Parts: sequence; structure tokens; C-alpha cells
Amino acid sequence: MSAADLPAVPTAKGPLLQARDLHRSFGSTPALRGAELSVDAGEIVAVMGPSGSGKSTLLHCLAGIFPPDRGEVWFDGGRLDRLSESRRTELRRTSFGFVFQFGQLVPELTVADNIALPLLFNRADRKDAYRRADEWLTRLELDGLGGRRTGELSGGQAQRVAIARALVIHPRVLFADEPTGSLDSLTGERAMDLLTDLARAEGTTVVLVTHDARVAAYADREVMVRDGLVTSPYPVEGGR
Ligand SMILES: Nc1ncnc2c1ncn2[C@@H]1O[C@H](COP(=O)(O)OP(=O)(O)OP(=O)(O)O)[C@@H](O)[C@H]1O
Repeated sequence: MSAADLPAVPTAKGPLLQARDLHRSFGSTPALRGAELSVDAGEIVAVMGPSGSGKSTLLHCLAGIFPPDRGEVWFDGGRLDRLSESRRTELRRTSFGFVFQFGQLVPELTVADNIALPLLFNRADRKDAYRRADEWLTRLELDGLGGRRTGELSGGQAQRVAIARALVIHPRVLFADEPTGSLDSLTGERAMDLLTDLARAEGTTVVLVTHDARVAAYADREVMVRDGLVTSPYPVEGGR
């Protein structure tokens, strides 16, 4: 099994992305203890839960950033967790987009360079990469900022550049970990509006980790992680 063996088109049936009985520890600290999650193509799923419950670890396993100690990760009908590190890197570069809370842009480069970078890594033609970067600048309401260094941007502008950079390759899945965590609520709402509108327009599947119920409300579905387990689609009063 390799990234090249994974089908290029969405499977007609079944989830696009699935975690089965995932276990992962850091030293003696268990972060995941049998987590299960299924995400359909085109779905926007919010992963919620208390601090330290295992949300980011789940996202990292699903995205192939590191493999689980035990359990299976399925992507588009293939075992992602069985791929070599270099194949997982290739899959992330070509099929996944990432938006994190901090530090994802290259400060020495311009806004346009940052957005074009994933395309250039995927060996796109340079002129075409910058033309597409320009289109995404417009879609993220960043017109005229292409020549700026990212350090000169506001937090909200920088986060929109990060969203453009994640979406420019037309990823199958966008992984977002506390994407509005460093923004004030109004700026965060605008970023989430744009992220979810564009993901829906592109048919991109989104896995969104957040503490914030207002951010989770942008998703089609919410799941709750507690003590390394996905406990329920919704917290049930007095139950489970
Ligand atoms: N790289 C690491 N090294 C050591 N322990 C880690 C590491 N990453 C996560 N952990 C531990 O694993 C557990 C789950 O962490 P994780 O970051 O997945 O939780 P989280 O729900 O995303 O938390 P938060 O909402 O605070 O970001 C925690 O006890 C955490 O301290």
C-alpha cells in the first residue's frame, strides 16, 4: 500500500476518513484510548472536548502526522497508518491542507509566496502557482496584500492567508486545529465564515478541532472527545 495506490477519486460508499480503535501514548501519558471517528466526504466535523482530552492527537493521527501505537486510520479506502513516513508526507502535501492556531506562515516570504509555496512543492508551474495564489487572495478578501511580508499582517489577515495556503492545492481534507484560537471573536467569525463557505464550495472535507462552541457551530456535526475516547456525537444530559 502506498499513497500512489490510494484511489484518486472519492469512494462512492463509506466514509472518506476513519479512525478505528486508535491508541496513542506519550511516555506513560495515554492521549488516545480507543478513539473511533468516521467522516464522510464533504462533511465538516467539529471535534470538541476539554483540554488534554486527545483532540489534537486524534487530528495528528488522522492526518498521518504520526501513526497511532495501535488501531487503524483509513483514508479513501486505504490504510493511511500503514504508509511509510515518506508516503504519508507525500499524501499530506498533495491531499491534505492544514490550518493551525499559530506559526504556520513563513515570515521571510511574502503573502503571495506563502500561498504559492504548496503548489511549488507539488511542482506546479511558477507562473500558474502565482496566478492561483492571486485568485485565493481575492477569495479570502486579501486583495492588494500579496507583496506584504506576513509579519506585517494583522492576526485575522494572517489566518486568512493560512486558510488560502491550505486550500490552494484543493485538498481532499482540511485539518484545522483551533484555527481561531489567537483571534478576537469578530475576526474569528469572519475567518470561520470564509473557511466553511470555501470548503463547502470546493466540496472539501473538514476536521476542525476547537474548544469553542461558537466555532463548532459552523460544522455539520460535532463529536466530543473525553479521556482519549470519542464519547458521543453530542453530550447527553445525565446520560452515557
Ligand atoms: N508531544 C507530546 N509529548 C508529551 N505528551 C503529549 C504530547 N502531545 C500530547 N501529549 C499529552 O497527551 C494528552 C492529549 O493531548 P492533546 O494535545 O491531544 O489534547 P487536546 O485535547 O488537543 O488538548 P488542548 O485542547 O489543550 O490542545 C495530554 O495529556 C497531553 O499532555
